[in-house]
Amino acid sequence: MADNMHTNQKMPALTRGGGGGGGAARFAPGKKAKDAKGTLERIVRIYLQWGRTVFAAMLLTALSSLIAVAIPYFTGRVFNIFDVETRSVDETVMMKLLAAVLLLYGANWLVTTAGSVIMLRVSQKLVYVLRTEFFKKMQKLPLAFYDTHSHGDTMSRLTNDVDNISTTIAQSATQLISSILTLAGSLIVMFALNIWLTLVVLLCVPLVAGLTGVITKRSRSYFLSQQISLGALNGIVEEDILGLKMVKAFGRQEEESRRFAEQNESLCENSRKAQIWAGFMMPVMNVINNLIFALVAIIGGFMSARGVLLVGTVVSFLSYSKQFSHPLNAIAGMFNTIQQALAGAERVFEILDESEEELDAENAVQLKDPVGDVEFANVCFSYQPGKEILKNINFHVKPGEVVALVGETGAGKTTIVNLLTRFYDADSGSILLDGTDIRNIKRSSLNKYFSVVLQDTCLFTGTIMDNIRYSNTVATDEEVVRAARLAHAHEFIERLPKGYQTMVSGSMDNLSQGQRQLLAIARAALCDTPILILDEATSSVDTKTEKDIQRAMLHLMEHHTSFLIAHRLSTIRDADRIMVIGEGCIQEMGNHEELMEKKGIYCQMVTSQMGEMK
Ligand SMILES: Nc1ncnc2c1ncn2[C@@H]1O[C@H](COP(=O)(O)OP(=O)(O)OP(=O)(O)O)[C@@H](O)[C@H]1O
Repeated sequence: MADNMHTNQKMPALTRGGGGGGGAARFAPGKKAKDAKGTLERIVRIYLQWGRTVFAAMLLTALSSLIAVAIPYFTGRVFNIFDVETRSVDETVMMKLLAAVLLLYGANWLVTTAGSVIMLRVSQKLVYVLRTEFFKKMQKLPLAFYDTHSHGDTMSRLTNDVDNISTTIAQSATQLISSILTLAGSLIVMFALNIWLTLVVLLCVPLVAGLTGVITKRSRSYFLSQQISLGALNGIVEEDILGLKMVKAFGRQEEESRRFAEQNESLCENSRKAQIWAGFMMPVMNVINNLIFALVAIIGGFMSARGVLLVGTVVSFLSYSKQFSHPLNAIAGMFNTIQQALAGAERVFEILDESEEELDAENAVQLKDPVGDVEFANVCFSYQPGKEILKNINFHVKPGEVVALVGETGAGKTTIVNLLTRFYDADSGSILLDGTDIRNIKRSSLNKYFSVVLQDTCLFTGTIMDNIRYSNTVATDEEVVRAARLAHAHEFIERLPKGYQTMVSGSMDNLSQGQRQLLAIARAALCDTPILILDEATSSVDTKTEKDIQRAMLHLMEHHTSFLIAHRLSTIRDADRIMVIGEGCIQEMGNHEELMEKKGIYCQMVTSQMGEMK
């Protein structure tokens, strides 16, 4: 639904399409953008989607700055209507002026609030759009992208960096406009009122610039160290939660606590220093403010006593001197913040510009009633250039055939399946499905041909019922239960307090590995596809259940092609064909009897496993 909300939105500046890029640099505050100008332009172009709203917000910000500049002028005028000689005051004029000042204060509050609210809404929209685009992009990126980018880094870009763009840049933009206008407006009015007092107020410029520079330089380096310490601390926590069983099993609690305490100490130390330096800013600015205030008061008072200047003008100057250093201070601090946000924005754009999965070929088709005829013709593949994993693989599997892939760890069995399901594309050669090259089959329809149960069972947050239904969202409850029975999952599900309504998730540990595998098999059993792939799908369940499941699945898939990858050779001996994969090639091929007779690699593997069983 959230998606629909924005599908019609134009996003001219979001994606450049194609493009390379995509470094895996960790998020580092204080890190500068490589192309700050280009990144800024791109952000501005995104904001321009809401051009009128942004313009309104900027206009309101400008208006509030002008009002802020006008207030001291009118306050001064209130004092100037006092007639020193007659010691009288025109009350009507005074009341009008006071009313004007009050009105200006009210208007300023209203305009500033309205401007901020509008800008906030726009920046939230920007976050929404960027996050949605980012997430959509994540679904379209090839798996090879995730092989080279850490998950934590990608997540950090989606959360921290996107947030940074909206909050920092939106806030900084309004602050910059308001600061520049306040400075310029105040200067113009002050010069018009009196040049000498203006020069006194301007004394604060080098003081503010110099001190802000020193303080921000120091605090920035400590903030950077603080972020690095925080990242390291998070890393320790993450590792400890994931590896808690290992920590307990090897009794490493104390060492882990010490490791955490050291990092925690370093974090505290850096945070303390960062806060102390940042905390200097306000008092220092106050001192400068008060100094200038006192100078203006003394010199202005002196000039007024001499009759060179009206008292009201001195009062105006006192107010201007008070509000002059704040924008200066804000502008000085802003460049640093903007640099950081731009670095974050660049990291977000890097992902948005990553090359997506190859699009469907123009003549891509959708197979009608596929039967599951699979052919690998001269297929070569490498995950990384120069490191060939599969070398010239050739085989032809007829519909309904049960093929087992065996071989030592890392031989390339899963890789064959990865190519068949088009998780990756072959470097050369072709993979044919019912005689059609899979590169000429529409991607959106390809997943309808396979039921896949992978080595790692992935569950999503939801009920067991929802998790099984993941593969076929229109399946009825009865169909889900039937699939669960077939996968031998029904019995254990029924024993759970809430049965099929029990909540599970990817990270919760409330199910055993074997039970998770049974749910994954039930999920695969629920969708009727011509090809079934079980990649070590039953490695964590006991041998008897494994055999029962395979029998049930094979019965279900009777007329469908099946690929089984299993290390326990006893479970695949009934396969129509066994392929021994090794050194990137098919080393042996045949059924169990043929391969045993051949007394080759397969025979050795079986014999050694039988030996282990004895
Ligand atoms: N995403 C990847 N990026 C780079 N190399 C990979 C990737 N996945 C697998 N490999 C490498 O490819 C080779 C074959 O891996 P594959 O997973 O196909 O082996 P396998 O025969 O299925 O092993 P196992 O029995 O342990 O599951 C291994 O050397 C592995 O290190």
